[in-house]
Amino acid sequence: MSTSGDRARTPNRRWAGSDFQDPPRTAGGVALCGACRAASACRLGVERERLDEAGTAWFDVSCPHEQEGGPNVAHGGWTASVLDECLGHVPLLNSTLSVTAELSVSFVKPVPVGRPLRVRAWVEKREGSRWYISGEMTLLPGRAVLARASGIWVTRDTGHFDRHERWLAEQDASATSSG
Ligand SMILES: CCCCCCCC(=O)SCCNC(=O)CCNC(=O)[C@H](O)C(C)(C)COP(=O)(O)OP(=O)(O)OC[C@H]1O[C@@H](n2cnc3c(N)ncnc32)[C@H](O)[C@@H]1OP(=O)(O)O
Repeated sequence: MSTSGDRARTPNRRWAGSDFQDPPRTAGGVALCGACRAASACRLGVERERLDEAGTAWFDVSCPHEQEGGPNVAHGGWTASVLDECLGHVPLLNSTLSVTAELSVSFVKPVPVGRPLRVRAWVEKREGSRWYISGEMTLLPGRAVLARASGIWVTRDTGHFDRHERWLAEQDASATSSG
């Protein structure tokens, strides 16, 4: 039986530095996170992404049917997740690794599953290592706003996840020693 500590040390969990700043992408240009690399597709349903000349990021998205909450509409957790993903890709599209520190989501209208949607995301301001990013999800065709989000992303160096693994091992060790 594996433990959480075993999983953290599994060699295929190790990423090279370039995996963070220049991650594998789909044909639609979508940067792939950990578990989506094996599937070669974004499991949240982000199908295409691009950064325009003005610095706005555009995403073609569709809510997968398995993310249905109410009848024919997305679970709110999907809406929050995909906005976290899209807004968090703005630093990545600028070759910068960051993690979400804060995220606020307004659920304006129910989000239909299996329909083409668009997410637009932009930088409001940058202060120190903090990127303040906003975005919105709209229905296609047309431009009805379904959800809005804003948050703070904090830039990290590529040692972030290794430091986390060491911290986790310390937590496990102290929990074991204290019984
Ligand atoms: C290709 C795919 C690549 C993979 C991308 C993966 C993206 C993710 O995993 S996102 C996952 C969800 N988010 C997380 O797991 C983050 C968990 N939280 C953390 O790791 C930490 O709390 C972290 C990094 C945000 C801040 O760590 P901390 O030790 O407080 O850092 P610290 O050095 O004190 O602060 C760094 C900066 O963050 C700011 N900050 C910290 N927490 C917050 C917060 N909650 N809100 C706003 N700002 C904050 C500080 O003010 C500081 O700003 P500055 O450098 O401008 O003075």
